[in-house]
Amino acid sequence: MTLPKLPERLEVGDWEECSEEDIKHCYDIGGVIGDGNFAEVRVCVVRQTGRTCAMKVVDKAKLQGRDHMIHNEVALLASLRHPRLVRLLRSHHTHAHVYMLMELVTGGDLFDAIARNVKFSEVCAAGMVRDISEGLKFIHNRRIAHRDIKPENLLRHGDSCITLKLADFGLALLVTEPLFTICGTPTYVAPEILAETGYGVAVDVWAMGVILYVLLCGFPPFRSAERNQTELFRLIRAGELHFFSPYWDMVSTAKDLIRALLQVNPKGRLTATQTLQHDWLRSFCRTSKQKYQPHETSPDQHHKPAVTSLVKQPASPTNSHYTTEPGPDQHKNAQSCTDRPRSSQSDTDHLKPSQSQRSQVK
Ligand SMILES: Nc1ncnc2c1ncn2[C@@H]1O[C@H](COP(=O)(O)OP(=O)(O)OP(=O)(O)O)[C@@H](O)[C@H]1O
Repeated sequence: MTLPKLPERLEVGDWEECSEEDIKHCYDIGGVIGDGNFAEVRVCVVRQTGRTCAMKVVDKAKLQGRDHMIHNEVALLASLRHPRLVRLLRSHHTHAHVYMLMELVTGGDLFDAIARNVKFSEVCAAGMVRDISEGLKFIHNRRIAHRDIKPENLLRHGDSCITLKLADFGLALLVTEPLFTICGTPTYVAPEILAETGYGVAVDVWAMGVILYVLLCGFPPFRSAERNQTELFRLIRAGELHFFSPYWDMVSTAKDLIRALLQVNPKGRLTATQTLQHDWLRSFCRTSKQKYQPHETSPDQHHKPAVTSLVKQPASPTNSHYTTEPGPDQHKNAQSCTDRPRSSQSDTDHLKPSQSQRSQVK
């Protein structure tokens, strides 16, 4: 098999099926470096060039009629190229698998960095929020909502300094009109998604606000002590923020930015572009003009119990959100797909992690 270059825009019809033998012939696929609900990501060497990459191997059997979601991810990622987004290099499919050859991002994901019981210095958090904002600015300018911004989907690139890249565009969508599909991950879901009043790209900014809060104190801003999802969603919709002592005592104007990102009314929320201009971000990113170190501080007495409240959650609803998405035909060209008003299923069901999902407390 000769290795095709990925076209600028990939239509479903462009996808020639190849054999597993062809894949083996072109790629030396090695060990697993990450996994999700439908895919394993493996290290991979392109035999022709010797380049080491990441290969996302999607098991079609697990998709169970949701193939259009993977077509959507491939089509969207193929059309996007930016240093803050994980780059898709090629894609193939066989009768059993979809293969997505991507640049290898070597630092693991942000969830694992947070779960190593660390909090982050303001300078480091500012650098990460700048990276996320740059990625979001790029996709939001193209009216694309990622819809599943969370630490698990932010890959860490580089050695001494943290650079983040947005990954997993499985739920990403072009926003041409207000969206109504309830999807995302409970801790990071924006209130307007739960309110079912229609939402847009601002949901990603809300999720970034949640992440910034977590980075600086180790636990999420909205959480239910009983792990009760109804209670969690009530808190998110109320949007009442607390900066508990002693966790927040030493934190500077980052709190202003968090408040501006976690505005319940999306119209009053900062955009990704405005976030990049915020004083806190600018001052800390200036301080870090020289390469900044991760500055992960050791766990301490205050942070240990807090960090354990961050749980890896599936982009949910793994079974139900896809059922409310447009059908395969509407996804032929991801650039034109839109949400439709969702069915009458309850919102909490939509966001409930399925039993089969990993849901580990780190
Ligand atoms: N390009 C990459 N380089 C290195 N690691 C990666 C890369 N892409 C993904 N990973 C790792 O693999 C994991 C799973 O990837 P991804 O989130 O794309 O899979 P998924 O099955 O679509 O996930 P989900 O269940 O959230 O939909 C990531 O959390 C990350 O740790």
